[in-house]
Amino acid sequence: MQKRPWIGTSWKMNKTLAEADRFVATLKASDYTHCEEAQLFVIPPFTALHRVADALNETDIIVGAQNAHWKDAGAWTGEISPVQVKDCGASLVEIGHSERREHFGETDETVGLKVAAAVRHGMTALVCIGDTREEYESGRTAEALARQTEAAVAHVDWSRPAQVLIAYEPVWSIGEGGTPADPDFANEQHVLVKRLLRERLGAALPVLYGGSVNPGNAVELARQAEIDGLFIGRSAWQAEGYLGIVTDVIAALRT
Ligand SMILES: O=C(CO)[C@H](O)COP(=O)(O)O
Repeated sequence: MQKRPWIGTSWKMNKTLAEADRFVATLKASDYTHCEEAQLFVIPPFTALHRVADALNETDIIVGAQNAHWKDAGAWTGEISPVQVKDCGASLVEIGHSERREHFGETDETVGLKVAAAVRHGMTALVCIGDTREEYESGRTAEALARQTEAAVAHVDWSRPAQVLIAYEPVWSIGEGGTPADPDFANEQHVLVKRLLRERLGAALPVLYGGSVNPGNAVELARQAEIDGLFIGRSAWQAEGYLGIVTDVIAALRT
């Protein structure tokens, strides 16, 4: 059976409202507002979340938040709760991106709490895990992924319906100066993560790849047996770039 990949982008700390509007307008004018061959998702910054979710409401494109706290409300100045992002129209929450782990004190424990909270509110949790360059170069990728995978699912109440996606994003592959992971290497890490999940939960979860995905490597990555989708940064920040990758991947998976 042909796979239906997740293909999405986080805008990180980019785009004014006018720029968000332009991206969404291009998306809405495309052939992909209702797409059976891929699950599209867009993760704007909080400032544009309500507006983008509203604008894409009638489409099949999922809109997510880049983070959400584990508490529903309270004295947590500067934080945004899962109740609030859901209220803005988000149905997905990205959790544990390496930039948050590195710069904002996100830990395996807070990631686990946030995943459980997002799921408790009926949203999909998209959890980023990944090895640092130091872990990669010293052969400790598997150890890092095992630790982060276990923490990501540790607090979820699995007796209830829960949608959790994992994004394998090697830290050394992300952003300017990042090296895209070799597709075979990425696939092997996805095999490992899925094995851990099967042992832990009795079933694997979808695992997406992220880190310097671009028009030149997207198809080969998406073709890997255990890569269930692509999580794209810079190459998808212009709607035309995003739609170009979506078009190429869908066409390649048909053949
Ligand atoms: O989060 C990411 C995808 O949205 C990830 O950090 C990859 O970013 P990129 O290297 O700019 O594609």
